[in-house]
Amino acid sequence: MQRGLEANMAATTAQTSLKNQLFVGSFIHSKKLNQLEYLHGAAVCVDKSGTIVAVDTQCAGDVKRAAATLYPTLGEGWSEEEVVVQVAKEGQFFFPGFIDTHIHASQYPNAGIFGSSTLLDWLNTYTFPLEASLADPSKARKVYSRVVRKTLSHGTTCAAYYATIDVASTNLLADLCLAAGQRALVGRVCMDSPLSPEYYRDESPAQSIAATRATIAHIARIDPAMALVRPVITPRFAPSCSIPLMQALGALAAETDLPIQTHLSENKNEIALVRELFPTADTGAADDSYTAVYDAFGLLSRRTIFAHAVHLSEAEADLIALRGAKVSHCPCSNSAITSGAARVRWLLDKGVCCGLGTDVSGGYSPSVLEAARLAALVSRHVAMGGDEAAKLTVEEVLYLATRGGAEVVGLEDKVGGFEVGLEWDAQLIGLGSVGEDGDVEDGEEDGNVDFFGWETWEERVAKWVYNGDDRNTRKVWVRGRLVHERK
Ligand SMILES: O=c1[nH]c(=O)c2nc[nH]c2[nH]1
Repeated sequence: MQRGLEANMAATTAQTSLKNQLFVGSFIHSKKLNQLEYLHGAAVCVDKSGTIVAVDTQCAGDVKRAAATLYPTLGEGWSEEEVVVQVAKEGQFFFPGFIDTHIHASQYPNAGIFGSSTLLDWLNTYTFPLEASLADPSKARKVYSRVVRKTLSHGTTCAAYYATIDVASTNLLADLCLAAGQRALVGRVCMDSPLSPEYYRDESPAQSIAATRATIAHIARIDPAMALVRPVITPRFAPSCSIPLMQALGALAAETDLPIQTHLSENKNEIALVRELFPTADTGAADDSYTAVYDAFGLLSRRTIFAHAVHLSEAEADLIALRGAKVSHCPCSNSAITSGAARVRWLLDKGVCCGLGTDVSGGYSPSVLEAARLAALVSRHVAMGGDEAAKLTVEEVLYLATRGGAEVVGLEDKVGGFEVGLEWDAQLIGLGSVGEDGDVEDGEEDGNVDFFGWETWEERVAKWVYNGDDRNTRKVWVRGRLVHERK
């Protein structure tokens, strides 16, 4: 509780002490699924609350001109002396912050450790022991501090986190996100099934619900307006939950209107297990599909984030579209633990909203840029299977990483682009910069992207997607607050 208050005070102080800000240079963001908008020589004004209040595309990158045009329209607090100015150098650009729609913060120490396992043996061998060990508060603090810092350094301004079943350390994760200034959905994991190990499971449905309520109450205390951190109801996945727990979680979702996150149709053995554990005679589901099980318990709604969704039937995808539920595509994890290749184009064509998830540590990388790159590659494997239209473009994977992700986590009215009214969740990307003499000043020695200076903007963005990493993420802001700077 005390630490929660400390986190709250730290974040609040940082937010209220912000100054008005002017950002000038090149801005790139998604307009729609297959279209990036390039605004060069533009200016964006961000007020003290972190909200974009003006966008000017006529200033030709001239700070004085932007100030002369914009400040008089914005009133008090907007003068040369009062405003903090950030200019992107030639070759750099502002891009919306990434949204990781599925990441297990508690599994971060295992990133890269998965051997040749597949989902069900991976959970028992690698995952449950690590998650259980985070009931140790000092270990939890170390792991959660590290994962928040690391994801911010990769430009992740918002993450939908799974923690563990332990309430104290789950609450600590929420505190740490708030203190670091990262937007987050934080889920206390629910799992009471006897299939889960005895050392790591909820005692009963009632205890699972009480523990979930404790985390919801904690987050309501530390961030009452849910300006940065919000709780998310988190049934681990159907096989981890008893029927009474699934019913109780559906009732909790209806009562609170909170978002829900869980796993769906990741692995073929998992799907067979669901069929065995949840016969329609017991659930009253419309059919024996995995998706229908969640639907039967009120866990399939507009506020549901399904991770994976690899092996869906036509009818399941149609039901997801009908209910308006969202999909977190996790190409790194789906490849690493050999779950399968999700058909993202097929989902998009059905009107299912999709974003990207790193799914650490089924996925080995905490980088959403890596997830975007792998989404492009996995889509090519789907194409090689016969569906040429499946290929995702650079524009499309960047849409999934930003606007799509924002919709998946229910924040499309707050983040994802650079329109007036949205909040300034952004990254400054540098592939290298061009000096006044036209020479590249950095680039070769500062990251993996070899920048020559003559690339078109479309080529620069493609080089970033396919070769970039956190070395290109020079600065990161959330709600206008600088939360990461690469030294
Ligand atoms: O990729 C995954 N990671 C997990 O932790 C998990 N739990 C259930 N199903 C899961 N899938």
